[in-house]
Amino acid sequence: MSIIVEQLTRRFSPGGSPAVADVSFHAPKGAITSLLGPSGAGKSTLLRLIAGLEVPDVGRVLIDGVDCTSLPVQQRNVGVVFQSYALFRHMTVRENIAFGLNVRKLPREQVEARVDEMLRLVQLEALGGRHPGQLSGGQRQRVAFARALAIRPRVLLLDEPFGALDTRVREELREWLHALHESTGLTTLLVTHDQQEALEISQHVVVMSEGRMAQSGSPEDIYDRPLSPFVASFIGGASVLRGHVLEGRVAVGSLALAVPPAAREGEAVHAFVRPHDVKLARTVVGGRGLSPVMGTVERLKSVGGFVKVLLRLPSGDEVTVQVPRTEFDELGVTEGDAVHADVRTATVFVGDYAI
Ligand SMILES: Nc1ncnc2c1ncn2[C@@H]1O[C@H](COP(=O)(O)OP(=O)(O)OP(=O)(O)O)[C@@H](O)[C@H]1O
Repeated sequence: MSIIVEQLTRRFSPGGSPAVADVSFHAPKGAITSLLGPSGAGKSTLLRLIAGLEVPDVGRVLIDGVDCTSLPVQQRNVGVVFQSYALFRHMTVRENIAFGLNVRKLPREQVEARVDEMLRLVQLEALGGRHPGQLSGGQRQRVAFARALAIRPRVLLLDEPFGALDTRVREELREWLHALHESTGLTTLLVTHDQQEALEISQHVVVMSEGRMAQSGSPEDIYDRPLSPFVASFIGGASVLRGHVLEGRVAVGSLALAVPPAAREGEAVHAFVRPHDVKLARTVVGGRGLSPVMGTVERLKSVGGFVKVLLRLPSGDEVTVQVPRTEFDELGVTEGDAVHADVRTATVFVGDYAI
């Protein structure tokens, strides 16, 4: 069951800027599609429009080719999981999972069998008799998944389902969701502001910014071929270097990079450099990269297995470089030292823009 969204627009106040503006995309059948973007980008509103919890001003939602735009949420047959568990506190785990089945007035034996099946699927067989207050956050969220899946939804819609959990549980549940998806094969939409989560778990990514779709494609497309400065800066934590087109090259400080097509002499450019796309060296060793530049180590920050090096370039621009700890130890630099920075790759955009 694919999800197709056509020109969806939703404005909460007349004359105000739309929360979702003219968004169209296709979430492929059987895949996990992430809706990724910063806070306020319109991700949740978009998901709610697809679920039928919001009504669009303009546009259509098609699930498996059927126009659902005017159907109420109960008739769309979608499973929804929110960040806050939204479980019924006075009901046991079993009763929570059975809720949607009882609403649909299924015979008791069928309800019991389906609840057992769901408890097995989310690996909580032993906890069916507990109340939500007696579960960990991760377990509660698995119950929320079981409840959403119990009704055999056509698609699964997830709004930051792991947002309220600590990092370790979040990572565990990410793995768990991946396995769950492999076993159910359900078309899934996942709202997240966490690029790592989106790139790791999904086969398709829709990047949102200020209510609009900034880019959609595979995680590799989004990461390797950002189409706008916004996507280049939002994904991958790139540093931005300012420069201009000079004699057929992009001059960014003392770096000379390849000119993008259609760039004119003298035009302003911005080069986006990812933290692991720069190689540091004490001396120039026939750089493999675009061209080496001298920088000063301004700040060092050790983060687990790697060190973040903040470099100040002669142009005044700053570049953050991520160096594996073993490599950093061999390099042996301290704050204030001069180093050669070999920029291996950069994404260059021409012209003025606002991120
Ligand atoms: N019910 C509402 N009434 C008025 N404005 C709303 C409502 N819901 C959302 N908005 C506004 O719409 C915009 C998009 O909000 P939305 O929650 O969809 O963004 P988001 O990308 O999901 O953000 P977050 O990651 O912080 O949840 C925001 O400016 C928000 O304030």
